[in-house]
Amino acid sequence: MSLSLSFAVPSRGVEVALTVEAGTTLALLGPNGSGKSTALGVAAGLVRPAAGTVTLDGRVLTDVAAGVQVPPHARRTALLGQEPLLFPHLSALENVAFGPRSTGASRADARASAQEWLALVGVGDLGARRPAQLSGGQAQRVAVARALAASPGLVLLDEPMAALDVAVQPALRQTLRRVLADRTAVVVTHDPLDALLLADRVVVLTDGAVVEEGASAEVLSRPRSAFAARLAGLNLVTGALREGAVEAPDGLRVHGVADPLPAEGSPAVATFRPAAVAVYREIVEGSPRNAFPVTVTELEPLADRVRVHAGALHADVTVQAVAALDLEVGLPVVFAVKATEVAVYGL
Ligand SMILES: Nc1ncnc2c1ncn2[C@@H]1O[C@H](COP(=O)(O)OP(=O)(O)OP(=O)(O)O)[C@@H](O)[C@H]1O
Repeated sequence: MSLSLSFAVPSRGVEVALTVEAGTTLALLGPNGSGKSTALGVAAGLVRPAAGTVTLDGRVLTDVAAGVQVPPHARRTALLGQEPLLFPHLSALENVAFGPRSTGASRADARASAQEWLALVGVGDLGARRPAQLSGGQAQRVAVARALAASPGLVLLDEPMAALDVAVQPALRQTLRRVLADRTAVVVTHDPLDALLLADRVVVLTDGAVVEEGASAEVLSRPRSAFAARLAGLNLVTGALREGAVEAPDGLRVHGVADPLPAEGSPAVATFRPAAVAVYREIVEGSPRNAFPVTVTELEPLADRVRVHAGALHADVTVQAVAALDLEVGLPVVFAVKATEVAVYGL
């Protein structure tokens, strides 16, 4: 179902218009207080705008001028927050069966579908547990299953991984990627990887307004707004997987670590931190690293280091290194990064 959202909440200084095509995921990025949660709240019917409309697949959910405000439970939207809000006195299975039950499914059908959803998000064996007996990551998976079991037309996720250990985030991200495919969804996130891996498009909010929007890989690799640029501090090479490396259209090849390895020829992205990049004046022979001959395009002073830009790639080095290498704009150098420092994902 396609979403169209256009609203103003002047008391919060937020005025936003955005659309999400049916079956696609939009990532909503922006600094704290920029209006991301407000936008989700308006879509979910939890925040009443002073002006505007919300339509889902042509169905009017909010139309301030016409006095329409469909209540949250009747919108066919599912909102998933940072904390999994499960009923503490129900088992995981009963939590998930709650949605189908309340829309008229028989007890047996609701339980069967709940069990399928639990299995789909990777906790099929935990149905009998109460929320207090689940880890944070497990509980969030149950919450995802519960949200989807209600067959929502729109899934809204407010930083779904923010409250989880960094160690369990990749697995949940993969699960979300799987279950969100072909669904209409909006995900609020601070993590560029979420934007890249979960979302087709990105909208960047700043001070309550849209400042940038576009295809995820596009916005993150060529950010125009200051926020997107800061977010995209990560090096990002998009292309296709060829012979074990991500090959960009310009021929650049990046080896990295992938789990799972994307299929040969399929779209893929390699990401690595600027701090993982070493800068040399020439190629170091016999080193097992990725080595990219590049030209310095900008030297950007950061708090305690210098960010060396070379087109779309950047390396963070010490001030001493800049001096020792005699770095300056226009100088040809080599960026080197170990394959173990590079994460490769299918797109
Ligand atoms: N319940 C509320 N009542 C009044 N003002 C609010 C309320 N919630 C948020 N605001 C204000 O609305 C503006 C937008 O906040 P919002 O929570 O939508 O931003 P956000 O982008 O989601 O931020 P964060 O990343 O910190 O969650 C901020 O100025 C905030 O102070």
